Amino acid sequence: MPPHKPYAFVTYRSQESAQKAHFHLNGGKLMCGENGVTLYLSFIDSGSVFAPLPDGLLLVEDFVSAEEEVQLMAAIDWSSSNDEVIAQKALKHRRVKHFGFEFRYDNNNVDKDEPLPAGLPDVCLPLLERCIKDGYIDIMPDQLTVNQYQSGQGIPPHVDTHSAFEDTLLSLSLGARTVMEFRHPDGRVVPVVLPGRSLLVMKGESRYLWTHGITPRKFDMVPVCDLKSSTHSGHDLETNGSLTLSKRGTRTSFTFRKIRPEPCRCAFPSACDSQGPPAPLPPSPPALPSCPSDAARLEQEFVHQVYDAIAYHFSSTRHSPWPRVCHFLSTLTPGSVLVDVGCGNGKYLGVNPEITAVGCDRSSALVQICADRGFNAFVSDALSVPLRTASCDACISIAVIHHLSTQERRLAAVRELVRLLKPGGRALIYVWAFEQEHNKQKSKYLKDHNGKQNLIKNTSEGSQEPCEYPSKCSDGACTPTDYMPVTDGKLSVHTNRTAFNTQDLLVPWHLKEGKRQEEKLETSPAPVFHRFYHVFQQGELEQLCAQVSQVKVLRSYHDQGNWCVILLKEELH
Ligand SMILES: O=C(O)CCC(=O)C(=O)O
Ligand SMILES: [Fe+2]
Repeated sequence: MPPHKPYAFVTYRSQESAQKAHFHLNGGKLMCGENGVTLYLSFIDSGSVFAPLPDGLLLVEDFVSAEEEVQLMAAIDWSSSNDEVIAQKALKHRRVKHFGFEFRYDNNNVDKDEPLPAGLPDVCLPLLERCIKDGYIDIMPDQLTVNQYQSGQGIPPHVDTHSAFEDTLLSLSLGARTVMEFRHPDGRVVPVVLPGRSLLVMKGESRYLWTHGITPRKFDMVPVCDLKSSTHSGHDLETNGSLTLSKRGTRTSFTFRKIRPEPCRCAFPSACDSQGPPAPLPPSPPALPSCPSDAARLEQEFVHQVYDAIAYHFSSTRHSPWPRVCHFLSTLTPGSVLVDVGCGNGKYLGVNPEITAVGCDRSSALVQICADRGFNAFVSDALSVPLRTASCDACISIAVIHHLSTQERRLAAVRELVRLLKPGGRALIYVWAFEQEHNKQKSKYLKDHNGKQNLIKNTSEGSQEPCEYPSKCSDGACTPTDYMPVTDGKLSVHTNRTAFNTQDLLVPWHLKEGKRQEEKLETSPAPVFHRFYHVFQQGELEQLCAQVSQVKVLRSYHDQGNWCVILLKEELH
């Protein structure tokens, strides 16, 4: 519910009639006096609003006294360090402070070898001992994240990284009441009212499989009885009276966790960054598609599924925004709306704080990573972005269009970017270049990873140093794969960090499951995934763009192994 907009709750007798109403009315125009307004409907499945708590979740009310609450709040000195300045920049939505170990929002993990000088504040110890005595935990936590939310702020839905923390998470709520939503991968949503001074214990399924998050808003819908006693969800509308709005205030939470020394072996591998999805069999190389449905299938298997499978590792190699992309973003006037189509882990979404940046990506795992980092992102195919025509001042498409497997689909992707632009708006497109040498200069991709020396350096230091040209780098995994020539029209597998000899190919990604390189060498070989690429020849991107009406190429250039264009959408005459 956007602030200051009128809204109403309407109850339908059956789900079918609710769906019908939604179908016919949502987005419809209404006359309101002289003015036309648009009516939007959201569908709330009341069945799930009052569902039982997720398995493994426990809410302990009045866990701390009002005095303890004051002491705990007083123990956090928000002015003492500049770390919240950094965190705030990344998180936007709340203040945060870490004790014991820093939780890093860039890779959603902790550096287990680098404890913070300050351990957990002493004032927490009696409470934690009480948690052990009461059987909520059986081992003392060694990491604390304190979050402070003003009214209107929240935390995106996430699962606390399995490989970082042990099973049980404790979240102590201080100050104002809020509602935390738990979401199951099957779509069930369970809102849980968290009163001040309560302790939420997340174990098992509720910790490993369900996401938890707090929607940023100023009011929550809570059962009336929750305002009086502070009982949690599980009420039934019919038998327990009605819902009411509860105004949010400032809430401070203390989340206690235990660092996990070994990889996670939970029973939920689909949500587990230690276990990941099962490694695919080495592909019997597919052929170039000959019809649209083949193309979609090829991309499904050799692009979408791969990004979902490698999302965590991929994201951990994507730190540094490319300078010329940043420059483009810095030229946008304050208040501009930018959409990053194929935003990956969102590394460009926070570059220019003066603009409104929204990202979308085909990989829900990458979108989740964006959300965890506090960015606006949604799952979408680059060929059909659910945003209004002419709604954006700028679009970027960085290292995306080369993943489309036919000329028609690459053209459709450019058309879609142009459709989103307002007249006068600009789009920046980067695609991987066939020519990795330009003006007699080898691209960094070839240079950085060609030499044996570099291989040795990376390996011996266990370096996870991000490559500056990451679309081609599987993070120092310098073992070349066997080159497979094109046979029977099949796609060849590229040898990493060598020149290309064909335009359509599969590029291997050596998955490292959050492990250090030297550890990895001693264990089984990293699973290899293959991504489809169409690498562009000089002039090809411009030719593609020339087929799109209402747009002109303002600039085109080669940037370290990529062909790049800046497009301008022209006014319609
Ligand atoms: O504010 C809360 O209770 C939850 C915080 C949280 O989920 C986190 O920091 O991972
Ligand atoms: Fe969390």
